[in-house]
Amino acid sequence: MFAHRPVFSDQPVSPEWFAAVLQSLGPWVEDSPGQAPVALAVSGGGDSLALAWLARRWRRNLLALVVDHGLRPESAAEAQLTLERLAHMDVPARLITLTDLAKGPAIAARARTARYARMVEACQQAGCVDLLLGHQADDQAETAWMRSNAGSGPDGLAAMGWISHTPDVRLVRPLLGVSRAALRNTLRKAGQAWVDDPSNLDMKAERVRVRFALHEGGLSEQFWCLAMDAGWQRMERDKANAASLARTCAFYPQGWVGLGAALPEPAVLSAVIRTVGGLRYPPAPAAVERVCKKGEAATLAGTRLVRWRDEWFLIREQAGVAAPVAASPGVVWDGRFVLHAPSALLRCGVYVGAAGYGLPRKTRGGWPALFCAGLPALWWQGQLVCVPHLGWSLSADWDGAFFDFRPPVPATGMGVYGCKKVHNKDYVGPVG
Ligand SMILES: Nc1ncnc2c1ncn2[C@@H]1O[C@H](COP(=O)(O)OP(=O)(O)OP(=O)(O)O)[C@@H](O)[C@H]1O
Repeated sequence: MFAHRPVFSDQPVSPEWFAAVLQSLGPWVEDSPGQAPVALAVSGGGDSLALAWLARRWRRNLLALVVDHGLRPESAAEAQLTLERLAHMDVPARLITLTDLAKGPAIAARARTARYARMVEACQQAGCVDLLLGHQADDQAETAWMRSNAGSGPDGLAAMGWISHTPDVRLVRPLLGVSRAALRNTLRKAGQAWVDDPSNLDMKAERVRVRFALHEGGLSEQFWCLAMDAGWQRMERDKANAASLARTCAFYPQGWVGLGAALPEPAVLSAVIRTVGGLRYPPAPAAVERVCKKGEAATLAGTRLVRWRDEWFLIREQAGVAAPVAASPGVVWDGRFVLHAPSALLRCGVYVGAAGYGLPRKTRGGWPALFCAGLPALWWQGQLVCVPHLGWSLSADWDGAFFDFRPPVPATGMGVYGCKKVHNKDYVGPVG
C-alpha cells in the first residue's frame, strides 16, 4: 500500500505518494511508446493541471484532453495557454473544441455531457482505456453536502467513486484524497501557473455557495468522511450483488437476461433492468422492490419481466424501443445496439428498427416471438431484410451486418465505489 496522508492538509502532494495511489488503482497499460496512452482530462484549472504535473512524474505515455466549450470569449485563449503549459510539462495534449453548445438553461449539465462524450470519443480514437479526472477531496465533500441536503439515501451520499466503469473507458479519480489547497501548493512549488475559471466564484451556482459554507464552517472533512464511509458500504453491497449477478444471471447478446428460477435481490434486478432497458440511471428503487415482492410478470422502465420455461427473463419492452434510425456503420439504435456492416450493404433508405412480430417461427431459433420482436433489424423499402442475431436475412445480399450489444451502463459496472473505510483523520486509501 502507500503512506498515509491527512486529506485536508495543504502540503504539496509528492510524486511518490501519487504514484503509490495510482499503483493501487491499476492495472494500467504498460508505459511504453508502442502502447496506448493513459488519458487525462485537463481543464487548465489548478486541480487538473496538478494532476498532469503529477501524472507526468508517474509515467511518460500520457494524452491530455483539453476541452474548449466555446462559451466565454476568453476560452480559446485559455485553452491555448493550457496546451502550452502541458507542452512545457512534456505532456502530449489534444484540444477538443465544442462548437454546438448554446448558452441557456442547464448549460453546466449540457456542457458536462458534451465534454464527456467528446473525451470518450477521443479516448476510443487513441485506444485509451483509462481517463484520469481531477476531482479532489473538496469536490467530494461539496457533492456529499449537496446530496445530504437534497435528502439522498446512502448511495447518493457515496458521492464520487475512485473508479467508475463506463462501457468504453474507466474513469479514475486519483485525487479524491487530496485537498484543493494541497494541489495548488503542489503547482506553486513546481513553479507552474494555472487558469482560475471565473465561474468558480459565481455565487449564483449552488456548488460555489456550498464551497464557501463548508469552508467557513470547517465542515469539509466531515462531509468527505461521510462520502467515503457511504462509498465503502456501497462497495461492500456492490461486491455481494455482483457475486449474485454472476451466479444467477445469464446475459444474452440479443439483449435479454435469464434470471434463474427465482427473482434476484432488488439491487441485482435494478442493475439488470438498467442493462436491458439501456438506461443511464437506475429505475425507481420502490418500483423494483414492488416487482420483487409481488413475484409476478410485470413491465418496468422499458423492460418486461416474463416467465418462460420455468425461468424468469428480463426482456426489452416492445412498446419502449426506439424509433427507426437511418443505417450507417457504428450507428447506435435503442441506446444499446451498435451496427457493424460494410458500407456497400447500407444502400440509401436502409433503416435500423425493431424486428417486430413478423418473423416466421422457424427463424426464431427457439426463442418466443415476444423476445425476438425487440431485436435490432435492418429494414429496406418497408420490408424486413436482416435480423443478424438470428442469422436470418432475406437474401445473401444482406449478410455481413451484425449488432454489438453495448448498453450505456453494463450491469457489471455496479462496483464503482472503490475506497476503504476512513478512520478519524487518516486517509486510508483506495482499494487496489
Ligand atoms: N474543459 C475541460 N477540459 C478537460 N477536462 C475538464 C474540463 N472541465 C473539467 N474537466 C475535468 O473534470 C474534472 C472536474 O471538473 P469540474 O468539477 O469543473 O467538472 P464538473 O462539471 O463538476 O464535472 P463532473 O460531472 O465530472 O463532476 C476536472 O478536474 C477535469 O479533470
